[in-house]
Amino acid sequence: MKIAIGSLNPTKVQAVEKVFFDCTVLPVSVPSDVSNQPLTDDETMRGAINRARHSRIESKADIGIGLEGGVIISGDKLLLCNWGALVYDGGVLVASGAKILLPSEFIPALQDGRELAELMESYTKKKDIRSKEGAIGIFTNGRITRQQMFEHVCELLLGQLEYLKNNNC
Ligand SMILES: O=P(O)(O)OP(=O)(O)OP(=O)(O)OC[C@H]1O[C@@H](n2cnc3c(O)ncnc32)[C@H](O)[C@@H]1O
Ligand SMILES: [Mg+2]
Repeated sequence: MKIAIGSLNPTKVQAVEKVFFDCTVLPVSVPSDVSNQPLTDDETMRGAINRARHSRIESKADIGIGLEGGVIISGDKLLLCNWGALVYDGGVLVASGAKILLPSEFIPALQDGRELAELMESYTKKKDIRSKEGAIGIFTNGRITRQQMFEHVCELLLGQLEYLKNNNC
């Protein structure tokens, strides 16, 4: 079975490779058709669905997976949010990732259009966190990395697909 993943980010590709270990995984760079830095749950979920659809078509795969990172501003709180989508011949499945607090001081810059990845680099003085432990790895003291969070999202997607197939839905 061929599984497309709509990103070249190693945390996303490796998460898909780990969960769909018995499939051929095809990473492909595709647009999310949402802003580079989604600012709501809904926008982040739509980004994941768009990536899944584009990647499945572009790779002529059986299944397309989209994983998208974003943030949510809730009053004075800033939360990291992530969504995954799986597109197959029967439709679209979605699942969200764990949410954690991010520093509220990031809010004005994010509202001005800056990306979390860039803010994380100046905050931590570390390069390319988005391809390594991620913001979730930094702010959970390394207990949950970005790849582990995406693996959990992939398990939620695959589990839903298995349930539907097992129950002839
Ligand atoms: O190549 P792609 O797949 O686009 O990978 P990406 O790292 O840019 O990831 P997303 O587009 O899904 O994330 C949307 C934005 O949020 C940032 N972001 C999301 N989660 C992050 C994390 O855990 N650490 C650092 N930046 C993160 C990311 O850099 C983008 O600016
Ligand atoms: Mg991106």
